[in-house]
Amino acid sequence: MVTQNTVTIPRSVWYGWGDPARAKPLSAAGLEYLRTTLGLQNVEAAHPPVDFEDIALGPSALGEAVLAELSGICGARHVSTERTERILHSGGKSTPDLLRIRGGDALQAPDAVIFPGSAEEVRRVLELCVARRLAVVAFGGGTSVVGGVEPLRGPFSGVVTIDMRRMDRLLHLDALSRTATFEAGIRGPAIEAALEPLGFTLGHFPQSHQEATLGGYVATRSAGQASTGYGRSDNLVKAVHLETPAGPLDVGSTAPGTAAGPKLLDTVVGSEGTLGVITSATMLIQPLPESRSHGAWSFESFAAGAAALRRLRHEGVRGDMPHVCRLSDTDQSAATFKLGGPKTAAMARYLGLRGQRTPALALFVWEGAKGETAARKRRSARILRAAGGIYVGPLPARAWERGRFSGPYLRDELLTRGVLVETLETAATWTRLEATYAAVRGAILEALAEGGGTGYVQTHISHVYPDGASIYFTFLAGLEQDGPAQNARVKKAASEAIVAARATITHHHAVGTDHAPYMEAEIGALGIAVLAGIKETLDPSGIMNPGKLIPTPKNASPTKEKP
Ligand SMILES: Cc1cc2nc3c(=O)[nH]c(=O)nc-3n(C[C@H](O)[C@H](O)[C@H](O)COP(=O)(O)OP(=O)(O)OC[C@H]3O[C@@H](n4cnc5c(N)ncnc54)[C@H](O)[C@@H]3O)c2cc1C
Repeated sequence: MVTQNTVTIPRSVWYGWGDPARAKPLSAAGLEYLRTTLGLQNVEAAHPPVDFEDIALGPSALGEAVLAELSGICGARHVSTERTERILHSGGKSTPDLLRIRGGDALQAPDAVIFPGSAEEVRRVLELCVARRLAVVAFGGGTSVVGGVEPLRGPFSGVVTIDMRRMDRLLHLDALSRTATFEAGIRGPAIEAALEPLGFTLGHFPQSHQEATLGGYVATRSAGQASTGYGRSDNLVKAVHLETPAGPLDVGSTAPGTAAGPKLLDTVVGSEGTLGVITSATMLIQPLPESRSHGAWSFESFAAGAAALRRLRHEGVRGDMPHVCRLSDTDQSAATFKLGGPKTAAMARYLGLRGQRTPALALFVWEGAKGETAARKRRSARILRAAGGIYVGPLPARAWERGRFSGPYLRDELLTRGVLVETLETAATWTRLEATYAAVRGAILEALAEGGGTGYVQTHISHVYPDGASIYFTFLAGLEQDGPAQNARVKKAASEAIVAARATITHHHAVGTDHAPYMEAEIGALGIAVLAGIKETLDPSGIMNPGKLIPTPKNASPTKEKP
């Protein structure tokens, strides 16, 4: 059973997120909050993106001959050197990416964008790129926030981007075993649209859900907003088909468990396009939830809230864990109470009367069978109450759920108003959680202050594990003259603090170019050598996504002639 995708969602605008018509403008209260918290008096000032026509783009380095060969493989319609496509594939969606493109720089755009329609076409494109010594970037939704789709040439004189959008079908569904195999270019909403009529969900909802693809999820080990319940993408994936320069590779097993040697699948999951192109993946799926229960509890501090999440994980029945489990620090909670309208303002007053003047708010959503989620919530409530939580009702969790995919639009407006906003993330054990939070937050604030302005950090926990949790930081400040340098300064300080705290350099955003310098601290020099050895086997000429994740092999030599 092969199901064609019928969901068409317009791609994001070149200068930001999604369809700007769907963006909700910042409220008057939001603007006032920026003025008072950041001391920015000129948030009305406009810093719009340049006109599309003014974006700088060099000529394609590809000659007629190689373009004809690519067209021979995928069809001329599916090989583009056209300006719009090259600009749209010139980077991902990190704040530095947006600052660059909004400033009119697409000079690093790929020389061509290829849209293959099958694994066979991907294989032949890779063979050609090896022969012509062209770098290759696999491109899913292009939502990388770590430089993962930067079309870097490395030592090669040309780079092509392989956009997977045409490969978006559900290939097979095994309802009894609860697995589904999809082509890798299928996007989040199309995955759900294919599964829903059959009574299933993938349960994977990163904030980038509307844009990101299954291949991107698997290649980056993404985590969704409900991953505490459903599991991260690397927990959900069972098998992958990968086209590599050395040939096709099937990894993983559809057997429920195996002891057949080391888990090769894990060398491909998280490989970020550096080994080959994932063309399909088999995933675990879950029955569609019949009911949802929402609840929010408030704690006297972030540390108290974190301890409550730990107790919920350790003392509660495993199946009672909420699917969504988020704890905001007191700064983020203050913003929620301030900007949430009269009901949340009343809630803050009530908590003040109960002795919580700077509360930390935790939101939970339980999903499951009819009648069952309310009981799970009740049992969890006992633990949260015993841990000092005050129940504030379901509304904050429902409000979060309604707006959970709209955050990225806000970043575009803030950049236009001259406000730098960026996110970074890590994860730490329960033992090190508080120290990591304090060290990274402090490093961000210090680096922001170096510019002379006021900086602001909000933090939340969004994924809870038996041994620890993720920590997600959002920082804001007035944009300095050199915004990319300002952002790089803060990111470097935060990354160094994460390494010093012995937390992970990335919990779910992946490595890309941005975190590659910290990989040796994460896995050691021998660990890097192991990854480089795998790459050497699958991509001996080093054409796959140079500059990302692991060092490019030394024998990758530049070609002299025009490709
Ligand atoms: C607004 C916003 C919100 C986000 N929220 C989350 C979140 O909640 N959770 C989370 O985990 N991440 C999040 N991200 C990061 C990003 O969405 C994820 O990393 C996502 O998994 C990337 O999917 P993609 O299809 O867009 O991949 P791309 O950005 O196209 O590619 C990412 C990396 O994967 C490689 N790749 C892509 N497709 C393939 C393939 N078929 N074969 C081999 N390699 C491939 C690329 O070469 C690149 O290295 C967010 C990003 C944005 C902009």
